[in-house]
Amino acid sequence: MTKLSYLHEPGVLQNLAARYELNEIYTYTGNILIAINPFQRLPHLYDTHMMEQYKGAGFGELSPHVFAVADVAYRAMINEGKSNSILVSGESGAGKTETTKMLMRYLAYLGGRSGIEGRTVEQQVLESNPVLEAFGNAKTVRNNNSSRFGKFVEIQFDKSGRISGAAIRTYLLERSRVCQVNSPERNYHCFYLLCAAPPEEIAKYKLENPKSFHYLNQSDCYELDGVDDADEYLATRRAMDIVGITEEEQDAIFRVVAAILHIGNIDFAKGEEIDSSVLKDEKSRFHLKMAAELLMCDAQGLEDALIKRVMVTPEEVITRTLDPGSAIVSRDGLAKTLYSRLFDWLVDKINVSIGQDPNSKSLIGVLDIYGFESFKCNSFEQFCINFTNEKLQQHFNQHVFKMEQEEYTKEEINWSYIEFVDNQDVLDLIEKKPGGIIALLDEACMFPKSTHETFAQKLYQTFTKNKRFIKPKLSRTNFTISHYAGEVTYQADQFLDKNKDYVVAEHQDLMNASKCSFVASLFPPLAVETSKASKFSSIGSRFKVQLQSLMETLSSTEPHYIRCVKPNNVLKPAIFENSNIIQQLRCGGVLEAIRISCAGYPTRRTFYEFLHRFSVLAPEYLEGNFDDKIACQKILDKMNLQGYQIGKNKVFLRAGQMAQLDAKRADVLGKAARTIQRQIRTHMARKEFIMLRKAAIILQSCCRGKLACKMYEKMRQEAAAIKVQKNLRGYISRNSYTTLRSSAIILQTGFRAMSARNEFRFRKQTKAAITIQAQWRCHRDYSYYNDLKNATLTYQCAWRQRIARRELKNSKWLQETGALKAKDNWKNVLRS
Ligand SMILES: Nc1ncnc2c1ncn2[C@@H]1O[C@H](COP(=O)(O)OP(=O)(O)OP(=O)(O)O)[C@@H](O)[C@H]1O
Repeated sequence: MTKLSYLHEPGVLQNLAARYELNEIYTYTGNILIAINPFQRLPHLYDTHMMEQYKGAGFGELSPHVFAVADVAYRAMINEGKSNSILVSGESGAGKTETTKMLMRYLAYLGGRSGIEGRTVEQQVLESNPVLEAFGNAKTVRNNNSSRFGKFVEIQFDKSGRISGAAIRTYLLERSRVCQVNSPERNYHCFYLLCAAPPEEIAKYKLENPKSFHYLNQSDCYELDGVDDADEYLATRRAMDIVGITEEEQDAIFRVVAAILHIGNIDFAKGEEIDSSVLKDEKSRFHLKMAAELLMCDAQGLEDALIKRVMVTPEEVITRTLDPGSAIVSRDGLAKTLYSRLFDWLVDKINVSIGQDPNSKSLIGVLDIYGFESFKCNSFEQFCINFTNEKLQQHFNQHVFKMEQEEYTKEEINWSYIEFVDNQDVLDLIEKKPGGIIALLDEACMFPKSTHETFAQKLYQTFTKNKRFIKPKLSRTNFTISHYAGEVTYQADQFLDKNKDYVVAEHQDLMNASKCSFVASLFPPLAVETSKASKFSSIGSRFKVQLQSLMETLSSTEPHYIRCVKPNNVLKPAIFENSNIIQQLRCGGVLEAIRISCAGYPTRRTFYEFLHRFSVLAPEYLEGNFDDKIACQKILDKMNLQGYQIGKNKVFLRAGQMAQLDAKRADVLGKAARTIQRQIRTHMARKEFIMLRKAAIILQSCCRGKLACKMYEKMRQEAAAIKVQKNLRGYISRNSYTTLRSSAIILQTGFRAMSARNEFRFRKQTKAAITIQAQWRCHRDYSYYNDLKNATLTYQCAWRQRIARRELKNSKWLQETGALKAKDNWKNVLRS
């Protein structure tokens, strides 16, 4: 918000609306966190990953978040050793309780102990929520799970920042709700949870449908959307286990709750005597019996305690009867006292179980207190609630405005005054002693003849001129107070009754005599002096004292503010009602806070603190014997910061300048740390290196001796093996050569023999063939010759025959001359 260029209501509203549309429900205005109720689960915003992100992150580094506020508070506590508080405020249904739960979850995450057996403090603190909600929350018009009590949870831390204890302080439980509830609201959740318990429990407590109980059926709302009372009952039981409430105690607690429901169903009729009453019918008798049984007290005693009063005067003991109307008041009184004592017991028990750390020096307190209320009918509860809110508003004012500006004036820095609405006058009107409304109310309560009318008249007379007090024109008992958040008209009718807190002696005695030790312990015997003294004790005054003590606690802490805003009255997501929201921002002083954050100096440090923290940025100015103020100025100038102011004792920084300085400081320290780390690491590494080297050398020499032996042996063996191999190979090759050669020779011989044989055979065959051929040829030639011869012979014969014939023929002719010649011719023929 402080970065907006145009800082006016529409701009602020527009910014919030735009962010809300994107489900960015958190926005910073300076150091104040505005949280707009999303009315829908946004689990990604709260998971462990988110917590890891915010752990140790600078404020403003990440998106605005409730975890960031818790982280700042935690870091401030650790670094400065100072207690911190986170004040969560806003109207009913704005999301205070949810925000508180997230804060506690985150603080448990930061300061929780892991790996511890049993229930840890943080677990018990977290689990106390469902128990307190079951007994202290109810559905109202404005919120389905409205806290009907205020709560301040103090988480204690040890020196190392671990959670070491916790305490829960509660404020002003709305007692009247136990007996009176209007549509569409509900009574406290626990009544409905018990009616939805498993059947055996219902039977044990003789319960029925919630519609049958007077304390529940005055409203026609019995169920909550999206809530299963049966499941919630079991969850509450489990949570009770975790916070250390034993099984027997749980049984007694639910017996008391059931008894209250039965008490509510006891009705009265007029008795025979004047101003007396009797139980109305059998049904009433049954419920009376049941209530007595559950509370383990005498049924007749209970009846008497409801309809009779014993007055002890110096002369005698007088028993007085009550008319039916008074009997009902008496009955409701008992129910309310039982319930509020039960609630207080639960808170005490949770505190005892969680345990406190008396040695704790620092704590973080988280305040979740009912928001400002303004209904059609506003009674004493709204008066107290709005008184609380006025107180908180003043604390806020004091912190953000008053102290701021007073400080500027005191420190004499240049500063133009910012106007703000101071509500001290409203507080004076309510709590001033004497003369404030509470004081007048107490007076009226102690004066027996007072009525609400006389009380109202007294108010009108006393405050005629008070501009914060208005008398409505047409009313005789109403009065209006102009609160910081608007005008609220209160009905004075029940102020007197509601302010009186005393337990009727008969009720006290009866309960104290209960056979159930739990019930008896809720009504411890009164000290003699107290019982003799005035029975009246003012709830208003007691509450005022409680608030005073709360304010003192808060004043001793560094406050952080979370303003919860309810975006619409229909309790639905994504609806942003401008006028509704701007009203809440105005009432919460958010707009003025923005102005002051921008215009003012939100961070300031004494010179000593400043130098202590930032002298690392310019150590030369510390050594140079400068005055502290000048040294601060020189450091700031060196860092090029502008707009800051130096007062008489303090340095005043503009928004964001502290972060700049811190970032630079972190840088310098980081560098220094890195140098130190480097040196140390070098030193350590060197040391280790030398040691290792020595050891390595020793090892190496040992190893090498052994290794050399081994290697020599190995080499020897290898050489021998090679030799053997060589020999073997020689032998093998020689062998194989011989074998091969002999087999080759054999083969060759064989082959040659075979060849020779073959050749021989061939030759023989050839020879035979030739012989055959020759023979055949001879034969052929012979036969041919024969043939030829034969032919020749034949021819010769023929020839000779012819010749012979011829010769014969010629013989005669040749006989003498040619015989010899023919013979020669013949020889020639033969030769050819
Ligand atoms: N951060 C959130 N995320 C989701 N839902 C939320 C958140 N804050 C509030 N709500 C819703 O709004 C409802 C009302 O919130 P819550 O009970 O915290 O209001 P309250 O300010 O404590 O009211 P009262 O003063 O009446 O006790 C819750 O029941 C829940 O449904």
